[in-house]
Amino acid sequence: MIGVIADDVTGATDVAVAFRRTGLRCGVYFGTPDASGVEPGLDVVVIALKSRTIPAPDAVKQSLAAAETLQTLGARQLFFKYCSTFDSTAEGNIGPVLDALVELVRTDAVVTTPASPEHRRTTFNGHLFVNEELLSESSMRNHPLTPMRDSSLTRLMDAQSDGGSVVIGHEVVGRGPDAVSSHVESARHDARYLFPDAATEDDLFSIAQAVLEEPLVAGAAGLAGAIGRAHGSKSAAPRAYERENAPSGRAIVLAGSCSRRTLEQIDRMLSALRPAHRLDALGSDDPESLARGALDWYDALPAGPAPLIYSSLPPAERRVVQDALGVERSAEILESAIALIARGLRERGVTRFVAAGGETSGSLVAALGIRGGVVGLEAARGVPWIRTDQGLDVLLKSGNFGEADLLLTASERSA
Ligand SMILES: Nc1ncnc2c1ncn2[C@@H]1O[C@H](COP(=O)(O)OP(=O)(O)O)[C@@H](O)[C@H]1O
Ligand SMILES: O=C(O)[C@@H](O)C(=O)COP(=O)(O)O
Repeated sequence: MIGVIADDVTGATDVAVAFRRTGLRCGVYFGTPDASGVEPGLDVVVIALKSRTIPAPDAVKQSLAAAETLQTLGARQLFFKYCSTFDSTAEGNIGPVLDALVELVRTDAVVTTPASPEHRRTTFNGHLFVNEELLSESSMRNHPLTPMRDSSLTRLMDAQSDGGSVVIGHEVVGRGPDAVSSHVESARHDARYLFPDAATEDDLFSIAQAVLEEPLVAGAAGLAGAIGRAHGSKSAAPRAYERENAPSGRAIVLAGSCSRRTLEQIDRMLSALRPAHRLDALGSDDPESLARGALDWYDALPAGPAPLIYSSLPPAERRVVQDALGVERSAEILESAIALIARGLRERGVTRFVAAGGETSGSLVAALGIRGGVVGLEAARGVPWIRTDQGLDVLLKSGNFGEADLLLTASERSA
């Protein structure tokens, strides 16, 4: 069994569907479950945390608890899923969590790459490219919580971890799995974190074949899918896990992501004249009053297409909010408001929740007390529907994923 610790919930569903596509049986749990509550016989168990932006010691503690549960369940390999845009700060949390996992599994090196060509994340000479732009020049430089202003993976990692990191260049990866294996064997004496370049699925497949026996690997959905393929031949075809029909219950779209793609998706909803309500933290910094306002607005809507409740703003306008209230506090206010709204909407009969943003989705999952779910159809690459343990359908959309019409189509009456 492969045990995955994901540092946010959208990342968890992304990595789960990457494994599931290759035919592996995959369960997703939100928060660390009791080992006794985990379905037996799974090939992959994904534990979704909300640890990307919390203080590093808390992220380490939660990740170790998840890892120990996965070990109890029989995980042969641990996979730490971080974001394909390496979302983190100089304090963490990718480095501190990996340092702790290295100690736990008693390994000396971790092969790791955020490359995920299916999401147009590639690496070359140890630099990360997002949609063909350097990470530091991409829209990620304006992320509200983890602005990424450097593209060098070794520099980013060295700032937040112990043990040093090195690049395994494309000239090695391009020679195939044996070349990667032998390079890993020599490089592991020099540094703890090894970043192989990967620009294509073939590169990732070579890397995956070289790391199948490693006790700990880390990266994004690209490496996960490649590891799944490398195991895949041994496994049966996808099972009853895949629900045949897209969900059709009463829907809501809740967006807190300020990522460029989400802003486009919101524009698309507004252009389609979907009812929309914006949460304005400058108008009120009290989550309860923001939530009450949103729910009163919802209650007054005539029957019609699924509405949108959002706090998302483009960078300049968002900075005004953050300057007035503080980065953490504004996020806290808006995430708490979304949590209260999600609860209120469930009481009103909503069963289909489309959430945009990793932190935002994490608040929603916690507020609704969702503990686990089954991976269903992909509404977009890396964005599967999840049928939760309580019978809700949730689409947890990473800020930057999905076509421009995703929020619109996922919330259609017969979607
Ligand atoms: N108008 C706003 N002002 C300040 N912060 C905001 C605003 N809208 C959303 N946020 C915060 O920005 C963060 C966006 O992160 P997240 O939900 O993970 O989206 P993404 O998936 O794009 O990273 C959340 O913590 C959210 O509460
Ligand atoms: O790897 C990725 O890009 C995603 O799986 C992911 O982690 C997304 O995070 P958010 O953009 O914060 O949703």
